[in-house]
Amino acid sequence: MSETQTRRIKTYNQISDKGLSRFNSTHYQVDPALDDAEAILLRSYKLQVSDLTASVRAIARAGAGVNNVPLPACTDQGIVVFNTPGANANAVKELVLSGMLLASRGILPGMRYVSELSDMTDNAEMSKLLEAEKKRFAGSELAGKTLGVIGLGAIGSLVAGMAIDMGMTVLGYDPALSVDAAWRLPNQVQKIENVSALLGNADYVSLHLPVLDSTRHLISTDLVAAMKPGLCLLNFSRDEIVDTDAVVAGLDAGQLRMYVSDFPRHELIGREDVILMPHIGASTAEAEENCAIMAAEQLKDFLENGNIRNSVNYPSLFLDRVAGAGTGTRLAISNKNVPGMLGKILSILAQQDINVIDMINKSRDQIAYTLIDLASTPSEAAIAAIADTDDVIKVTVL
Ligand SMILES: NC(=O)c1ccc[n+]([C@@H]2O[C@H](COP(=O)([O-])OP(=O)(O)OC[C@H]3O[C@@H](n4cnc5c(N)ncnc54)[C@H](O)[C@@H]3O)[C@@H](O)[C@H]2O)c1
Ligand SMILES: O=C(O)CC[C@@H](O)C(=O)O
Repeated sequence: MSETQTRRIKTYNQISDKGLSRFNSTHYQVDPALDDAEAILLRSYKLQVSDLTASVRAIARAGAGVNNVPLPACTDQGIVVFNTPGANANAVKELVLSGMLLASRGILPGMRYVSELSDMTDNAEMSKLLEAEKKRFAGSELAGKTLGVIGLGAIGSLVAGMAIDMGMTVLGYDPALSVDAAWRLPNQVQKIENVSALLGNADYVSLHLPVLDSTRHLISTDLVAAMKPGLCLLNFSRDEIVDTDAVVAGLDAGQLRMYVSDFPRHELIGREDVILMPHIGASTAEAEENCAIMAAEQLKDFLENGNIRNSVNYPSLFLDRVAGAGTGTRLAISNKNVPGMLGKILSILAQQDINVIDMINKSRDQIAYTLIDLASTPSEAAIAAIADTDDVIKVTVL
């Protein structure tokens, strides 16, 4: 980055200072009011296509789910979208445990009952009453029960491990499990190939998968009917994964004993058999810091060097800056993933007699991305010629 260049980052939502402090104020302007930002840093704000101004090159989601970012439009416009896999997984795991405990013991009704006794001044009388009444708040233990985990990624694998430590049997379902995630999974998890079989054999089921076209309303009327009667469903993933009407019908019919969700819906509020939280799965100081730091570092490395780590729409790619490469320039080029592009780009540089020092090119689905280190700085006309080449989406000089 040149000494005079200031990078502009627009923030949405409250982002932890620990992450924001990664942006040195000499080189970065970080401000929620910017309208010509190069990058966007956000949490759950629902970004619209109209927020993707021409200046935007990257979006970092300080969190896991990217369903609040219009991904197809970003990819079409050459905007690299990052998330922070695993950075808030422990926070969610701990809240899942509290959800399971709240659903298995009479904690909430018991607390409500006690809070209604504030007028009772005789403590001996109160103790006598509580001993007589506490049978109404008895529950059951988690040890010895079966937990089904749907989605065995960063959060699902931690939840599975925690349940094993609590003495539970764990069934897991994940048709898209990555090799890395499979390595992380405790070997006591019994892999189930069919989601109905998991639902039919579990006492608790926890959802830990992204919302995608293929997972929207995954928990449908048919799957509620396939559940073991009395099952407790926990949803710390996303509202859209569950068909709320099917859940309400399942609760009314007693097929479902309890629904615990981080995503309140009007139809669910006020029910004794539903426990709702205000999307606080990742709301711990530690998770907010981890996500903000990871998002900020990924964004910085992209804006300064063009490197890509943990993108959800671009390939991962890293090119070392060659020390002492003189007046060299780095080009970052996004283009459609079609044949012949590299040849066209390199021939424009060759026509200018510019030597390539180092280069890396990778593709992902319909996008290809290239970093090229050059021995000298190309003219503005050469950059414009590359940018004007058919199927080139974005060219940045770094
Ligand atoms: N409540 C919160 O505050 C909070 C916090 C973090 C994440 N989340 C949600 O949890 C989700 C999971 O987070 P993560 O960090 O574990 O993500 P992850 O990418 O590490 O894991 C997701 C897993 O889901 C699996 N999967 C995909 N499609 C599936 C399907 N049809 N059936 C079963 N599994 C499927 C993937 O293969 C992957 O292993 C996020 O996408 C986000 O929506 C919520
Ligand atoms: O930022 C948050 O508070 C929520 C994040 C969470 O939903 C995620 O997907 O990581």
